Amino acid sequence: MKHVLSIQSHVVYGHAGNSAAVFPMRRLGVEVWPVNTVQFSNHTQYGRWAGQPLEPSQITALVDGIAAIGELQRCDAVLSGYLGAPEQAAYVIEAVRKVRAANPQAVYLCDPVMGHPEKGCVVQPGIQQYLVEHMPAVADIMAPNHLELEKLAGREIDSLADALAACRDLIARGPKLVLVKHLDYAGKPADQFEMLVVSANEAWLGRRPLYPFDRQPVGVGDLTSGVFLARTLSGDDVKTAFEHTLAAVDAVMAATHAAGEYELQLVAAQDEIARPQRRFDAIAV
Ligand SMILES: Nc1ncnc2c1ncn2[C@@H]1O[C@H](COP(=O)(O)OP(=O)(O)O)[C@@H](O)[C@H]1O
Ligand SMILES: Cc1ncc(COP(=O)(O)O)c(C=O)c1O
Ligand SMILES: [Mg+2]
Repeated sequence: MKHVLSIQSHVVYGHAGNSAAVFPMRRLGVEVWPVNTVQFSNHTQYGRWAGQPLEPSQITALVDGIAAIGELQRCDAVLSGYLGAPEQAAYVIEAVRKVRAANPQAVYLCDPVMGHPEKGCVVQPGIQQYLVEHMPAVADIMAPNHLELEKLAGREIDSLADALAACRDLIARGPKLVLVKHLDYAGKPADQFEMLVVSANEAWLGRRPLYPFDRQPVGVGDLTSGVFLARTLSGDDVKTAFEHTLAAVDAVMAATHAAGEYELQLVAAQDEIARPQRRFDAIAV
């Protein structure tokens, strides 16, 4: 059994952050230790929410608590996502350091959630800059979306070639693997959703159907990075983990669209998260 320390948001209603990633990872057979960076009533794209961030030093206090009961060396990976305050970021790095000291094999997947003002994804000021400056040196895997990759690269990405170059530049700064959870550029097939995964010596493009939602569901990125990490920990190679992620997330999107719901239908689609029926072949690029 693999164990993941997952440091992300929690929403009481609906699915984003840990509330989008924990159940799918467990459904994929991975034990998850959730640390909730915020507890909000709902995700921020509703435009209003109640709740508050976790006091930043609590992140390492909770990790120390696991170490104190002698269990931290069982941690195989740290996953971080939505942070509630810029001060939390340094404590995430401290948590990663403590986990690596307890288990030198542990991997750190950083989903650099930066917010998207146009979409209403609200992330506190200062978090983006911290992620750009500090996380590439610490993370083993980074999972940006298109916009986050642009911020990490410090330039616009207008083509697949641009995206590949940006991933390779990022790899030169630290991570061994970059999963672009959402790739968007002029010339991309209009009816397809694209993802990309890049290491120093391989790169795979993935395509799955784009569904015509009235309101775009939130939490897709969090689901994507969680599924990819869970499959990687279970022993998949990069291509296999990527193909499973494409198919599992597609199944959730298809179920959500078919139900006419705004919130991701993770419970309804749970069997397909574990064993998707459709297959999507990654394309070598
Ligand atoms: N198959 C799909 N069909 C339609 N929209 C999708 C599909 N998959 C994801 N999306 C939408 O694409 C967007 C991806 O969000 P973005 O912020 O770019 O990346 P991420 O969620 O990876 O952080 C979300 O609005 C999500 O609802
Ligand atoms: C509380 C919270 N967590 C996480 C996210 C990130 O969601 P996504 O996976 O769509 O990037 C959001 C986006 O609005 C959010 O409001
Ligand atoms: Mg995201």
